[in-house]
Amino acid sequence: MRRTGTLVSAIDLTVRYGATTALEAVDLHVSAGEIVTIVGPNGSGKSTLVGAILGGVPLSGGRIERAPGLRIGYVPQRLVLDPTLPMNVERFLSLPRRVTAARARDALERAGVPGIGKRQMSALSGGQFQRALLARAILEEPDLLILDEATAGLDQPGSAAFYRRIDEVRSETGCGVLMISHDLHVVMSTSDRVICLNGHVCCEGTPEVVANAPDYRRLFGDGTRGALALYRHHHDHSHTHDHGPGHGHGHHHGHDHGSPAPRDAAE
Ligand SMILES: Nc1ncnc2c1ncn2[C@@H]1O[C@H](COP(=O)(O)OP(=O)(O)OP(=O)(O)O)[C@@H](O)[C@H]1O
Repeated sequence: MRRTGTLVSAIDLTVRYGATTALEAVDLHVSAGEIVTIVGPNGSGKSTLVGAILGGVPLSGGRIERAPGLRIGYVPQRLVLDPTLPMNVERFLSLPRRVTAARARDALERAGVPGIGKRQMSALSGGQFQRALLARAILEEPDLLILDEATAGLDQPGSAAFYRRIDEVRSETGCGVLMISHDLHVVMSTSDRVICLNGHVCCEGTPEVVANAPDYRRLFGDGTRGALALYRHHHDHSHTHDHGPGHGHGHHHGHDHGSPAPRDAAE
């Protein structure tokens, strides 16, 4: 059954590493069916916040509340595998827990890379590798998908295609998504809510609200406002359904948002 409501909350969260305060009094919540993106300059505490939500970073103050029995799927920024170790994609998906070939196939299909199950992990392109990580994260039917810079190293069409797939997974499963991204143009077109972090929450809201917030513009300049205007223009003309969270049981967002012609990064 689909979950509804709040999946995870960070409440008045403070994290210190010795004399360094990485996060100060941060509040954040993610609900089922919404895509929330954390942006912020280097060293602004993004990874620390995600680490705290995953339970791997000790808190100096505040707390994390997770919905009971919450299942989290995590897609790391990168994963280094020994290239001399023979391992095909199906086997990779069976680590640490064995899954049937049928489930592996299904997850690869949902990650947008059907048919790569027998390929060696070391022979995948950057885009295919990240899709394999995504397939592994969605195998367990997560309520919450967390992605830490999952498109680092992909080109712009490649990351746009990756984020479209995330949007589709969200629509198909109703999961919530929390991600960190540096790819501001893509973030602005695929997120329901953006949180701009700089040790504390500078501003948050819909992409429009954040792109126009003085704090955000001080950190990132005006560049993404133009991209956002272009995106909204294309968006208005391309389809008519609501773009809010929780919609679209199985609907397909055909976003094209003014970015280069979409292509499947996996091919
Ligand atoms: N394990 C650690 N020990 C000490 N200081 C740390 C540790 N991890 C992070 N920090 C410090 O905490 C602050 C926040 O780091 P964090 O990695 O969370 O930022 P970030 O926004 O993810 O950065 P980036 O965009 O560069 O990945 C930085 O000043 C960093 O040096």
